[in-house]
Amino acid sequence: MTRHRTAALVGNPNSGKSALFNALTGARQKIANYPGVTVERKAGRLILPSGEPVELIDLPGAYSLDAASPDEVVTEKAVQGRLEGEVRPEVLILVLDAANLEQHLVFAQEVLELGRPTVVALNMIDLAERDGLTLDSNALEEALGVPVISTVAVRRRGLDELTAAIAAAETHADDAPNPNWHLTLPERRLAAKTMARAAILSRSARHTVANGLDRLLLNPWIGPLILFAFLFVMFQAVFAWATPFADAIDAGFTALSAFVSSEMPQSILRDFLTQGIIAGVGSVVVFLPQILILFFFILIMEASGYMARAAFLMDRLMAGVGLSGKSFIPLLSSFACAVPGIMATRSISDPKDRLTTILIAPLMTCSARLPVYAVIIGAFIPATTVGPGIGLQGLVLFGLYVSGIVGAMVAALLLRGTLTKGAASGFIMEMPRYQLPRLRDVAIGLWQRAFVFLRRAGTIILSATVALWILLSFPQAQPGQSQLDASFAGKIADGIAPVLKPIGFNREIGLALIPAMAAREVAVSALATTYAVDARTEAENDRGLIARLQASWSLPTALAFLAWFVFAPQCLSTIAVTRRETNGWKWPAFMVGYLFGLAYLFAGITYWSAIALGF
Ligand SMILES: Nc1nc2c(ncn2[C@@H]2O[C@H](COP(=O)(O)OP(=O)(O)OP(=O)(O)O)[C@@H](O)[C@H]2O)c(=O)[nH]1
Ligand SMILES: [Mg+2]
Repeated sequence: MTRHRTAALVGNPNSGKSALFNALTGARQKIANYPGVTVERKAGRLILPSGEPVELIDLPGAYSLDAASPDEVVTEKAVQGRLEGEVRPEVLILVLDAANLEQHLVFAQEVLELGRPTVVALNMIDLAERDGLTLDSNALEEALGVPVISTVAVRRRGLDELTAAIAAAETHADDAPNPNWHLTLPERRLAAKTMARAAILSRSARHTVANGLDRLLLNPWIGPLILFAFLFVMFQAVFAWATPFADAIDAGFTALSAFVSSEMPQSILRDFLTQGIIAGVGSVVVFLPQILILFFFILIMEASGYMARAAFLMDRLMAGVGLSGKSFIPLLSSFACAVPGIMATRSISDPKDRLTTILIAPLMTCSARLPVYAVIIGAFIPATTVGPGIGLQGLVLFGLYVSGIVGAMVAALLLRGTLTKGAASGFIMEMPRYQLPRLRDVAIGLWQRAFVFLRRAGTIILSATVALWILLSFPQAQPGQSQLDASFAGKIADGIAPVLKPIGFNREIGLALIPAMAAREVAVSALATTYAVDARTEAENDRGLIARLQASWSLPTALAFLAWFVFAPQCLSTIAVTRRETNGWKWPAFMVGYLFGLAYLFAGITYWSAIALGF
């Protein structure tokens, strides 16, 4: 008889559950140094010393089994076997942060009260040692009544002992200890204090560096300045560092296009390859270096422990618009992509706080906007400096990010006064310890981002661009007629042109915005393909997208296009995840409506102001 063996990782947020999960199963779950990283259950396979497989489940961190936020609900249900289609895990692996023992022992008692086979992973022993703590795992074992194994998940220390203990816990399932304490929270706190005291053999104060750093980084005046400076450098770097790499990729695609053109006879297939695939997809892939630079900064923030500090700093500002610092982390994650950002809101317990955060998350500038911004900035904003080390292009990019943030704050303020009425709830989040980001983790993180981006380019961006190319290429133009005028796509563009004309958008933009509903980067590949198909001369064909934009767009149009993308909800995945997280179409419909409204309004304001200013 084969038994379905399962074990689940439980513990406070940021105790290293996902790091252990990855180490034990070889998975690549996201780990980061702030509470609330994992918001869904994830399963993987662990092999016991006997060779038997066990299904290992990684769960969101929790402070209590009496769940407050949606991610804690997942943990509560999973532990009790109430998650749909899921058996109750036979063994619980309770992960404790050795350097935060007292806090983590509060939840630990609640888990142990369940009386289920449990193994404790006393994780982050290395950090406890760094902080000058010497721990006695035997004393803890005695106090808790279950096996305690010291581990360092990120250095794979103690893993064999842990798997052995998991195997043993399963065999001895029947005579598992059942202390049945049933204490109240204050009683548990007291018990945690006593147990932690007994387990800590010696403590030498070595908190000076972290304390000094916190005094600086969390200072109400200097802290925000440092955060602002950090973000500023990030956007400067996106332009300043990327150029050589982007140029190399661009040269690669140009050479490829030239090669295909010279080797293949003139045919519809050749046009498809050069105009549809190389010009279209290539125009987006060029932005890979910029995206990786952005993620490099985000990864450093996440791994070092600065992310939670930034959330703390932003709490006051967020409270001003009726949100809390808790919303800051989902919003900052939305700089990468609104989809994980919206999922990260599951760690917010107040439903109205959470809904408001979901509705404004798409205003954070996701990395899919970066190619759109970068191509327009590259074409219309001169690469000059406006001060020592301050490039104008990076400054404009920074301004676009700030516009999104300001838009989000104003939207939150209005929403909190009307549809999601309510007062700001307080902010409580533990500050994780500072860690030097591990090079390997950063490298893996960047590789994963590169993979995600290239996969998008090869799937959603490629197919949207190919579909557009087909609409652009048929029917074929009569001599003297432009291909765009003759094509199906041209007819569609003519249909929407009147709507977009008042905000300064030309026909090509209107055409690009439709497939860009699938993903924002498609706006770039669509423009590249449209101009490539519509090139009337060889010379025009050889000029890149940037040159074509410069030749056919006015500056007010370009600026209006940027303003549009600050607001427009051009992303089907975001709409889909909003539907899933709010359980219905009402809120995604509202979100799409208000964001398109803002996009139209601000593109128009930008266009007419630019004209009035004589640009
Ligand atoms: N030095 C050290 N760092 C660790 C250890 N285990 C995990 N970490 C780091 O601690 C941070 C938190 O780890 P995660 O695995 O994301 O924690 P989690 O318990 O899954 O957190 P949530 O998903 O938010 O509940 C990450 O930055 C890890 O790199 C350890 O044993 N030693
Ligand atoms: Mg986790």
